[in-house]
Amino acid sequence: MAIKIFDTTLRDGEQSPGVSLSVKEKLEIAKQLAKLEVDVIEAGFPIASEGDFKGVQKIAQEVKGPVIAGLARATKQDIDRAGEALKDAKKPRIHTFIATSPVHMKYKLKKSPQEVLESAVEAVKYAKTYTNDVEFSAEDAFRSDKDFLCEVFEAVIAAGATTINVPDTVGYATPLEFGGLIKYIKDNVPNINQAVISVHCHNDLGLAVANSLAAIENGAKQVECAVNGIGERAGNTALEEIALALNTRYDYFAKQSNLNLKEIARTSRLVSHLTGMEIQPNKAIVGKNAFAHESGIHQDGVIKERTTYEIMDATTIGLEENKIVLGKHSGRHAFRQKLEELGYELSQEELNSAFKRFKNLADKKKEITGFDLEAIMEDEISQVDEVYQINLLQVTSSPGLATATVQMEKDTKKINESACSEGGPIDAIYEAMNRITGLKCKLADYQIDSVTSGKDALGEVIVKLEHQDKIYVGRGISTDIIEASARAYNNAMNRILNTVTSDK
Ligand SMILES: CC(=O)SCCNC(=O)CCNC(=O)[C@H](O)C(C)(C)COP(=O)(O)OP(=O)(O)OC[C@H]1O[C@@H](n2cnc3c(N)ncnc32)[C@H](O)[C@@H]1OP(=O)(O)O
Ligand SMILES: CC(C)C(=O)C(=O)O
Repeated sequence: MAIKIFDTTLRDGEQSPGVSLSVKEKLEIAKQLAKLEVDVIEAGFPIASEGDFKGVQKIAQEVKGPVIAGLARATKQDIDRAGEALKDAKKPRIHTFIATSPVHMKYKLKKSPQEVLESAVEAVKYAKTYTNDVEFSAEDAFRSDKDFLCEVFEAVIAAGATTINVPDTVGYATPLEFGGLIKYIKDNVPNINQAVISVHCHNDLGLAVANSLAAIENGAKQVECAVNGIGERAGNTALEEIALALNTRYDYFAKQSNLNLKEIARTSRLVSHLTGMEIQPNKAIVGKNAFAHESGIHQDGVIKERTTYEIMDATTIGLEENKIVLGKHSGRHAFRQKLEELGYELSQEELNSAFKRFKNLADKKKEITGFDLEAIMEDEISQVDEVYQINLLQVTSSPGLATATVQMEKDTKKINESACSEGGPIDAIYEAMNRITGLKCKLADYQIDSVTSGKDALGEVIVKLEHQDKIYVGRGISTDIIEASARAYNNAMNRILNTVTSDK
């Protein structure tokens, strides 16, 4: 039997501090959850507000497929409100709850265990007057006395509860203990076979998914979860993590969910956009890095055989493909592959030269995009035999006066020159370079443009130098515009030197 996915994004998920969804937004998410084919949508807590009531009502009216649930405390008013909101649902469920742990009963509810037990039974019986599908949750079940918990579950099942839910409300459990509790309930609630065992875990210790999986291993048949793991405090069990754990490790769990996994990525994006809760990049399954590889050894492995470093296929959750991200940790295999995708066929020597440029750039820039690569390649292609190479650039500049010191190398000989200019730092650099090369050339044109976007964008400088009545074009790129300017000037000078000999 499949594990039922009870989605509480619209109820517990919306309890995340700072999140408040409009009726329209809730409906949009609910429709997407239906496409994802969750078994149950907990659409809200109808007594909480007029907006919550309307949200549940609208979803009950318009969303077909999943069971639509509404939450209610163990009181008649709450249950009436939930019953009313769910009136038009094809498959309505009332989810009623009351806390069973000593601390909740004593301080919050101010009720004895006997009173709690009676309230639970009454609530279930009353909910049954609205629908046959009634879920009962023993809030803070994990911190409850086990035998009292079993007594309550036995009583509510006898009263008609069709699902009994075991919440770890404060995220206190560890997997072995939580799995053990589920087994204990199975072994000690005589009528347990008349109800589905459900779990609802919170992530305060980062164990919500692990605890839910342990519960599945011990007989839980429904998992309550939220998209992207959102929810009260540290959130709920992440829906996508449960679904992909079951799918990927079917060999171990031998159980699946009914979800249409291809809708996972889209659902995650929608929930993130509408709730305003960003997804951390390294979040399992739906984080932007979950299917991305930046390091050379991993990229090489994945290019040769995807499963060397991927246990899941990005397409399973509806992404187009995995991502090879070029950065400072990347190697030649990935670099070559990206260049080939862009249409560049390179010899090993050309690859090595471009790779050196790429690594230098990657030291300065976080991610290298296709545009960066194109810029590097165009720059490589426009390189000429370098008579002079730039070793060092130093510039000081104040309004009205700039000084540049340049070191260039020719045939392993290093030559230093400094120059001052009132025309700014680039002018001073060009003057120093003129002195080193001895070329008498004039800057006829200078253009600067940004090739890529962002703070660490590549700047491209194109210069035109006039020398003996001829124009020579030079091009330079760098994240530093001073360096790009010097590279462009040197490129043009080397072109001149490849054509004529020095003017000295
Ligand atoms: C673990 C969970 O996630 S449970 C769901 C939590 N979600 C929410 O609370 C969101 C929506 N909540 C709300 O909008 C409001 O809290 C309301 C409308 C439900 C109630 O508001 P108020 O009537 O002002 O009460 P308030 O929230 O301050 O206190 C809760 C009351 O409910 C009681 N209560 C709490 N849980 C239950 C329960 N399961 N069954 C019966 N009574 C309960 C408390 O003991 C307290 O009663 P008291 O007023 O007699 O002391
Ligand atoms: C209402 C219940 C299921 C709950 O949200 C919790 O205990 O965390």
